[in-house]
Amino acid sequence: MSVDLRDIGVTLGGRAVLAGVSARLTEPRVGIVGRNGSGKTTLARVIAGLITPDAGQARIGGTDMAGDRRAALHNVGIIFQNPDHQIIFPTVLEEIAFGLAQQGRRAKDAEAEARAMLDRFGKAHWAMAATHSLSQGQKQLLCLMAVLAMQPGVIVMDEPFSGLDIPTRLQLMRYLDGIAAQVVMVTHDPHQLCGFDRILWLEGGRLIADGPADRVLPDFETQMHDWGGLDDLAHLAG
Ligand SMILES: Nc1ncnc2c1ncn2[C@@H]1O[C@H](COP(=O)(O)OP(=O)(O)OP(=O)(O)O)[C@@H](O)[C@H]1O
Repeated sequence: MSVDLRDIGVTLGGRAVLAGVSARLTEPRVGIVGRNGSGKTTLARVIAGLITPDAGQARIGGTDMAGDRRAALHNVGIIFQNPDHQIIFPTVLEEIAFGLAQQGRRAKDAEAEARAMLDRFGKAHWAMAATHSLSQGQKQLLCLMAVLAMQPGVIVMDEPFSGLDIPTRLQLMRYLDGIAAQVVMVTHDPHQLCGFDRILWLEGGRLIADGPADRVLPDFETQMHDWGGLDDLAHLAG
């Protein structure tokens, strides 16, 4: 899979939130970093086909995300920061089976595949569990399983681990390691991008760096600490 961003521009409330963002992403693990308000979530939503850019085009595997909703749903899985915004069904099994049914599986097949996914993560005993009874970390794992079951080529994650304790975050990151799909992850925490192949750094809606993690992340961290040391709040994003 590849994500092809061509001169993306997004204007919200009369303000350019993204401008001139171009990148062709073919690497398995891509991180998007930047300060609060730099446009990371907006870019993630453009990649996922949830926002149609005012300028330019986002293509995944050659498909225009804004133009072909069905293909978009098939190609991209999305994981947000708050799993409560994502989970809609009362039981774990229903939650995972839903996406499969949406993709056209018969109910019985969708359920069998959902059970197979639970098995793969050693969570067969969760099938009938009430989704509202799961912890935040368990809910995030459920979202991950539901997305993986649909076998998307690309998974877009927007701050998927914030709010989780360190062991839960490390466990979920390990689950990610074994995933074949391309992962595009938004975070302001460079430590969550350990082992990533490529980093896009957004500042004020523009790409100010784009390259290998071992080059971009140290610069990003240094700059964040420099800005953090300033007392002049005029330097705050937004
Ligand atoms: N619907 C909207 N109308 C007007 N402005 C918006 C809207 N949504 C986002 N913005 C603005 O766009 C800018 C980028 O927002 P975005 O959420 O993409 O940033 P972010 O880098 O993900 O920030 P954070 O790290 O704080 O989540 C911000 O200044 C935000 O206030």
